[in-house]
Amino acid sequence: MNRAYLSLGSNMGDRLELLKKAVHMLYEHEAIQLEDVSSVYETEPVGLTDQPAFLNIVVEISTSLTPVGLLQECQQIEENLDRVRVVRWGPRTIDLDILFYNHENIETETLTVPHPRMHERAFVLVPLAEIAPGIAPVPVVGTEGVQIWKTVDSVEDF
Ligand SMILES: Nc1nc2nc(S)n(CCO)c2c(=O)[nH]1
Repeated sequence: MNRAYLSLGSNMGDRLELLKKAVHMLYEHEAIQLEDVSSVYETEPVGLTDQPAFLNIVVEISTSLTPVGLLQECQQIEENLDRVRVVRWGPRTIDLDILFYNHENIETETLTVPHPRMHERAFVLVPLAEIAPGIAPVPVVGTEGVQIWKTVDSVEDF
């Protein structure tokens, strides 16, 4: 089995419900086991700042999918939840990014793992540190824009 960490975000529509639906789609997939889910964080938008606040989580999964197969499943979930790309870096119903896949370094035309911008993103590093302490450095500063919105004590609790 392969171990992977995904970052999920939403800043359009019923953000929490969309995150729950995306997590449920991961849970339902025959080749994916949900191992852990972080708390839900409300986070200031990074990149294009003139847009609504996001809700972000990080999930830990085990999977028999290949990295590209996992990417395709993430893209399918985005499509199922009506992800539309109106403005690059702009508002979206749901966004799933692969952060880590085992300890592998992957570079293809469509996929770079570990995620190349993860280390600049407190909205990823803070929830990631909650479920996988030490896997990546947590910023000492710049986390003021990442606030607990809903604590999650277990996968079933989500
Ligand atoms: N806080 C926050 N800012 C973001 N900017 C982009 S693009 N995204 C989408 C993820 O790449 C986010 C996000 O999920 N959260």
